[in-house]
Amino acid sequence: MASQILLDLKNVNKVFGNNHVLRDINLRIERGKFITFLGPSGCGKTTLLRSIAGFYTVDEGEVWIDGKQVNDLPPYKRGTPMVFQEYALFPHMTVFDNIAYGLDIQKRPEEEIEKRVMGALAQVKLTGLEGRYPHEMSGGQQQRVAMARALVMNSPIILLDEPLSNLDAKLREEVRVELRGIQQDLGLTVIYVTHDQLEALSMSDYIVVFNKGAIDQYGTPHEIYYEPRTQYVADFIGTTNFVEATVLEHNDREALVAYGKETPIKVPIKAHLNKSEEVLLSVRPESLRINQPDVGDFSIRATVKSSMFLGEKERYFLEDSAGKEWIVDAYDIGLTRFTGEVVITADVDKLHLIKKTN
Ligand SMILES: Nc1ncnc2c1ncn2[C@@H]1O[C@H](COP(=O)(O)OP(=O)(O)OP(=O)(O)O)[C@@H](O)[C@H]1O
Repeated sequence: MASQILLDLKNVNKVFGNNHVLRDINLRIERGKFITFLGPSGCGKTTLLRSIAGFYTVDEGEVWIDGKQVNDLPPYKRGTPMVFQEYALFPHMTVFDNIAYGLDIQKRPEEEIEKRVMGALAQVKLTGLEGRYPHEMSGGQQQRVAMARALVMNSPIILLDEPLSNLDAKLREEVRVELRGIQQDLGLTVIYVTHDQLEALSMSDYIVVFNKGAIDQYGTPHEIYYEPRTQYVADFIGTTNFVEATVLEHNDREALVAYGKETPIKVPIKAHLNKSEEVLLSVRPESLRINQPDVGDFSIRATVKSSMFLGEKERYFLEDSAGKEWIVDAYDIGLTRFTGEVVITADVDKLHLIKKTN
């Protein structure tokens, strides 16, 4: 039986001149999963994607695809088609010919090409449009043609580099759902590059968060959001509040931590800690409550500075006595408004402890 691991990156390093772009990347990707490479511009996502596809050779480390080491294989022998932001469709060719291109190069028999192209068109729901030219199609449809061009090669893995960034917001959302649907229906393994956190959270089975050429965290969207391993990840994914704290004592499951002038609290822990260690408590704006002192053991006195109505929630900006800013999202509070001195509270299980050394 084929191994569940389709892509295995072992200690991959890539250097451009004196720019060390990928640092000791170790990553194992399972078959049939939607994986997103997430990180800000310039952190190395595209470079890693291109190193998997074979457009770049790595300077150190090994790239394994489907049980084969492919370091020395050119792109067309790796079975890793890439779909780009700008689609890279040939404008002078019909949709059919665009999709058939890779098979033509392989000199497949005409009948087989016809069958496979029509099959790929059906998979992306474009049957009937095979005679059109790219400029006669919408951005979303062109994106699907680009996808079909990858699908037709029957490759084990498809690489997508910011494929939706040319589309407007509404269409982007639609195509996201479609793409994820195609991936799930066909059981494809997809690696998707984006700097858009929402896109990553909403589409992926797993997210790889990049920080300056290294992987800070690999986990499910929920793990990345609720249990960020580093301050960088917590900060990059959504909005969060950080509080400096000190470990007073701990066992394997929880730590008693002191923060500000408040009564120390017990917080669940995942990482190994030391006594007296300086840590950060991270708490999401939606996990905090204003003036509900009965909720939770964590509490901070603060003053409301401003607020912003965002429809489903009101976002409050507050300041505590140490001058630290807090962000709290209040949901479903109708016409209630908070002003002046308030107490913000949270359940301890909504607090996430992050080691500072990370
Ligand atoms: N062919 C190249 N030659 C030299 N430097 C390169 C090359 N490709 C990328 N780089 C550099 O490598 C670093 C990482 O770039 P990369 O494109 O992988 O980042 P990214 O995370 O994909 O960003 P973006 O979202 O902007 O594409 C950048 O500093 C970039 O300038």
